[in-house]
Amino acid sequence: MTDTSRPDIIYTKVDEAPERASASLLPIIQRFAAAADVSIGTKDISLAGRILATFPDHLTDDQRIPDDLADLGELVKTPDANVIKLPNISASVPQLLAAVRELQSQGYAVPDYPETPETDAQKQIRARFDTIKGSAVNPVLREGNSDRRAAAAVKKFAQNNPHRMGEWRADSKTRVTSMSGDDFFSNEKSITLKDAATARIVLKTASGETVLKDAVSYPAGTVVDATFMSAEALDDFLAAEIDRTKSEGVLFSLHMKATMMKVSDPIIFGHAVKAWLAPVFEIHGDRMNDLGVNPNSGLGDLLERVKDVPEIMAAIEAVTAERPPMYMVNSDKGITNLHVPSDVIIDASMPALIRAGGKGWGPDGNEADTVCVIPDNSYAPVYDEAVKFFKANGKLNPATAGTVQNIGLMAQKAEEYGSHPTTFEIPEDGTVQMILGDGTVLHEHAVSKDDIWRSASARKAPIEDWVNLAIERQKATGYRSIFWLDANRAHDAELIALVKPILEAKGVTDKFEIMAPAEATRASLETITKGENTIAITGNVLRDYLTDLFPILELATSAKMLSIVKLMQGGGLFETGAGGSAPKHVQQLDEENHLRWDSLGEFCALGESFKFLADAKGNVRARVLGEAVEAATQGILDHDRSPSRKVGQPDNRDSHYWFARYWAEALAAQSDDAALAEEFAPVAKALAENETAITSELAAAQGRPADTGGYFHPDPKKLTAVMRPSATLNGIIG
Ligand SMILES: NC(=O)C1=CN([C@@H]2O[C@H](COP(=O)(O)OP(=O)(O)OC[C@H]3O[C@@H](n4cnc5c(N)ncnc54)[C@H](OP(=O)(O)O)[C@@H]3O)[C@@H](O)[C@H]2O)C=CC1
Ligand SMILES: O=C(O)CCC(=O)C(=O)O
Ligand SMILES: [Mg+2]
Repeated sequence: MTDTSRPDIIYTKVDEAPERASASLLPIIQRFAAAADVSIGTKDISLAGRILATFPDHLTDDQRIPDDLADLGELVKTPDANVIKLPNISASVPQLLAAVRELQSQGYAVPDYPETPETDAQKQIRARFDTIKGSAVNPVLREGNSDRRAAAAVKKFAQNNPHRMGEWRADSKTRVTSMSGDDFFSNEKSITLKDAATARIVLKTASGETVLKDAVSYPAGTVVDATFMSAEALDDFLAAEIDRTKSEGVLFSLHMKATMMKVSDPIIFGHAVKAWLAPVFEIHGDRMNDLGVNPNSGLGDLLERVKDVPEIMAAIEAVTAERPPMYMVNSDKGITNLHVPSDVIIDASMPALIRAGGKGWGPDGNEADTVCVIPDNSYAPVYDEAVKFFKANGKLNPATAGTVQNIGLMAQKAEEYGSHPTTFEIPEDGTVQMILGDGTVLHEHAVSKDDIWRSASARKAPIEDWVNLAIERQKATGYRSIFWLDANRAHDAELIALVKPILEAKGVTDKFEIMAPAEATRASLETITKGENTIAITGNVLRDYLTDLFPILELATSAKMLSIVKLMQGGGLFETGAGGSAPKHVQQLDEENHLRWDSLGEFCALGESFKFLADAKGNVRARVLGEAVEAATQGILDHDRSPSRKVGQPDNRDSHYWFARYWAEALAAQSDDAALAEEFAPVAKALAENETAITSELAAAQGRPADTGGYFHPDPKKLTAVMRPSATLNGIIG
């Protein structure tokens, strides 16, 4: 250990399925690492933890917890960072409300979330909650660009054990649809600042000038964009698509990223809720407003608020009967696409639909072709092109398909994913201007009431780092390497102007192609269909979208991805997989004590984290641990020890037993560190000898409800009891 006060590696405490899995896996990791004098600490970035850390003034002394996210945010800006980051909840308002309710029920007097803050005190509480809402964690930790790919062993396993994919038919009625203009894509303006600057954003209207945001500062070389989506054009588009879907006799679906795009996308989602129930809002709008209905929170919240008003309920029923069938989140429970803004998240939802052969689940519990509404044109062409490709060529064959790796521009809140503080729902017709300190008007748009205006930016140092990372990966692999940039889009044109000179200076221009997203999607699908590989070098949004899309097609899930963030200040952030926290898995655990979460992403990240510790800090024993982790991960794949989906079959806990066993066997077998070999030989032996006892104890736990004492804030003792039910295994691990 180099720094006695800080653990060598930080393992994050998160939410939902990965947090349940950690209750079983982390004790194993800590025990094994301790034998090599490597310390593994934890930091709480869970939704519940962040709420508690944000409201210490409402808690008793013993309930208070430190602001771990703030600490980690500082740590990732130092060369000492070595963080294993599991997926956490990016909370929509309904999730935030539910977490607050649960904490209150557990005796934590955290305040209610003020939905319509009026007093100063309420506004202050709301502002504190707003720092917790949406993707409030990842952007703080991601001080580097993203390198996501399937490890060679994982890809090989997927080719040898191809997962099932739905058939794509040429006559499928599934299609992707976007606005015909007046969206973020078409209204975008972009400029690269020569010098460092500050800007203010103002709205000028007939009644005067309002400062929307003051003193935004940019270092020299920042690419600054501004754009807006017309509310009127959006409403016309949504109304037309609802009608068109009805006439086509398919499911209606909307795919947004309301979590990460926490300001703009809930508003767009709210427009869809209003469009769906337009006649109800026309007649009962005022009454619904009085009842606290906020369409941005979804149909679920709306129904809860109007359920005791028979005339509104009747009007909703009448309108629903006229609507096309909706794509469902859970048809058994009547949960629709529009119930909660965070239930259908585009990066996961579109790939799942494409993998299923263009099918979504309808209200009748059957699969059907689906219209996929993605209002903005910036990235929708990726899915549109993929749908067209599979209609023409049939489904992808995972047994022979090559792979698409990703190098994503992500550092320092790059592009749209950092745009929340500079996104506004326009209160009044007028002109939005971005004005620099010296008075220059950088960008200007004429806007109407309710339009969604936003500015995004990307800094020079992250852009250069991203291009260099791409050059490094291209050199290491020799794969076809494509920058997914559209010369006809304002922001991308600025990026292209920055990318090209770097490639030229390094003499590698001929190694890279530059294509717009639709064209790049086609080229990538053609490449992997031939069994060849490619690197997609993309901006931040496509980093997110593609690292679910291609893994889900190639490997069935993005949970198995290697997800490395080489921090710009020299540290390492190792994300586990590329997916989320799988709320459905928790439901299954609660109901039948079976956890189907696959920790392969954690295994891959752990191996990388140890290797980083070895390389960066010269910790020789960490290398031994890391190499043994890789052998254990290989063992999991070779012997097919990943969790199954069904109760009564081996689950997440069984896979951890096997991981521990293979890890111990690899440590016992290596000859680089005799002491470690000696220490782990008996552990490996005990784990092997007790296989029947351990797997029987694990199997016996399944098949009845499990009580972890909370959804967002489980009771640690109960969680441990559920996730570590094998006394024999616990005895060996210690
Ligand atoms: N890095 C991060 O911190 C991220 C966080 N999120 C957050 O996660 C939550 C859920 O997001 P959502 O978009 O629904 O996506 P998820 O990736 O959580 O879920 C989609 C589906 O993918 C499958 N899946 C995902 N991970 C695993 C795994 N490790 N093992 C097995 N199967 C897996 C599951 O399929 P099946 O049900 O068929 O088993 C799951 O239902 C949200 O709160 C979101 O904000 C989302 C993305 C990234
Ligand atoms: O931070 C989030 O909300 C989601 C992040 C995500 O989906 C990703 O990075 O792949
Ligand atoms: Mg994602």
